[in-house]
Amino acid sequence: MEDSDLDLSFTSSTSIATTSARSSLARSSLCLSFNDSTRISSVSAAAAASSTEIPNLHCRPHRKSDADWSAIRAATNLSSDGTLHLHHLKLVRHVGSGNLGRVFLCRLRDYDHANFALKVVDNNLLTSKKLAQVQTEARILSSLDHPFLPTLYAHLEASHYTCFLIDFCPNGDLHSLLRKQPNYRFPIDSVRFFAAEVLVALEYLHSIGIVYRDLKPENILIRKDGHIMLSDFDLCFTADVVAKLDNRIHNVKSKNKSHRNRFGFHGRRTEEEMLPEFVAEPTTAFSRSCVGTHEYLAPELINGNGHGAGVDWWALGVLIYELLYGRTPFRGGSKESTLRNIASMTVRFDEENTRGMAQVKDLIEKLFVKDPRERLGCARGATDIKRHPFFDGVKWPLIRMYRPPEVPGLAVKKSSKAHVSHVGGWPSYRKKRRSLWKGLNCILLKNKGLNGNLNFN
Ligand SMILES: Nc1ncnc2c1ncn2[C@@H]1O[C@H](COP(=O)(O)OP(=O)(O)OP(=O)(O)O)[C@@H](O)[C@H]1O
Repeated sequence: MEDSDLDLSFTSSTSIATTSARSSLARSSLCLSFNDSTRISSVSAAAAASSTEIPNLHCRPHRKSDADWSAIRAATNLSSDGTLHLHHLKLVRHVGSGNLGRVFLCRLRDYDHANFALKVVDNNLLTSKKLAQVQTEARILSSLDHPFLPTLYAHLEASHYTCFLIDFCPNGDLHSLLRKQPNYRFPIDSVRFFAAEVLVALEYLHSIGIVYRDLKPENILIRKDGHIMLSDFDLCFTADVVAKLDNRIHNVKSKNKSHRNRFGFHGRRTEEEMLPEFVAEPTTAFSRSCVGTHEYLAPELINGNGHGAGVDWWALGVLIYELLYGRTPFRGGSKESTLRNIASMTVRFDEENTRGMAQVKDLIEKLFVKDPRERLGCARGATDIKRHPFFDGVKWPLIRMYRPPEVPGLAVKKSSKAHVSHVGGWPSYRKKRRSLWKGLNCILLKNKGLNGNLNFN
């Protein structure tokens, strides 16, 4: 699909599938290479071509006792060669198609209480550029270990298929959820919840040197417990990052005895205290490739002079705005005019004075500073954004324990221990799904070189 209304022939990602499940609602990511040093280091051919591979089960500390991991471990232990193969999996249904491949809900044959998502990429259908994107995604996925990011349970290479086995998110994506809200708008507390979780996920990515570059509601999936999972890592680039502890002055209540203030009341003094803060932002990250989704592109991405991790903080501003107002702030009549607006327009807000609006507007304005050197987050990363008054009261270390917002379309069952999901349907996908299953089933079954069976229930 060519984005015909753009100069410079920005090439939109095309769907390899007959129809994308996200169809007309989807905003495709673009990928325009300026032919110079992005720091994407390509995965070695050998690594990408490994037959079946499962990442080290012990290198995922936060999921060590997770039931899904236990199921994988059990299946792997039973396998004759100690590795997971496609024939250990059964495909349950097709959940969607994207730029690079198709995604299926699947289960382990012998332990079918755990759901997984299997992303299947047919390498034969990919251009060399897209193949490089698959390799980037493989490399990034294998390095992640965070509750708001996918766990890669297995990376399987079979014939000309590359398959990634990751967590399944039954609550769909944030874009679909937004469309289910009155006037396509979330209440401000829900915006804070999603923005805070995305911020924490980006903070983790940046701290391991990954610049995400494709933040948008379509790429934010909702797990069964109602918390988020960022997906799609094919447009990331990586850079070096050196974590450091910065000292910062905080105002703290004095531990000393109370004193009488000038109104005669007893109170505690506030004192200034130097506290160390963790800062890990790839401040020297640099790439010139223009990638991302038009409405979410930062000005420095458009002018092509090079960009760094600040593009993710700009995109966080666009995301917060979209969740708040149901539309992105710079969208024009064409993709070209959207880009012009991003480069020159100042953000405008609707007149509203409800609780928290002043703070959220201030945060958005600070993320929309066109010069990345002056933008909130660009010097000290997420640490600075977390301190913004919009997030006052958020207990960051406990963020996983927050109850997800109760909004239409998000069904999270409550239990004494954890939130258990209600597997909501994606009604609009249902019609297409059946024919796409059949299509892929035929292709896969016809393929004699495929290592193992991919059967549908
Ligand atoms: N882990 C998952 N659980 C549930 N659904 C998923 C999961 N991963 C992807 N999907 C859904 O499958 C579809 C395709 O996703 P995929 O990640 O393959 O996109 P993609 O090929 O990277 O697309 P693009 O690069 O165009 O954004 C989307 O509708 C997405 O919401």
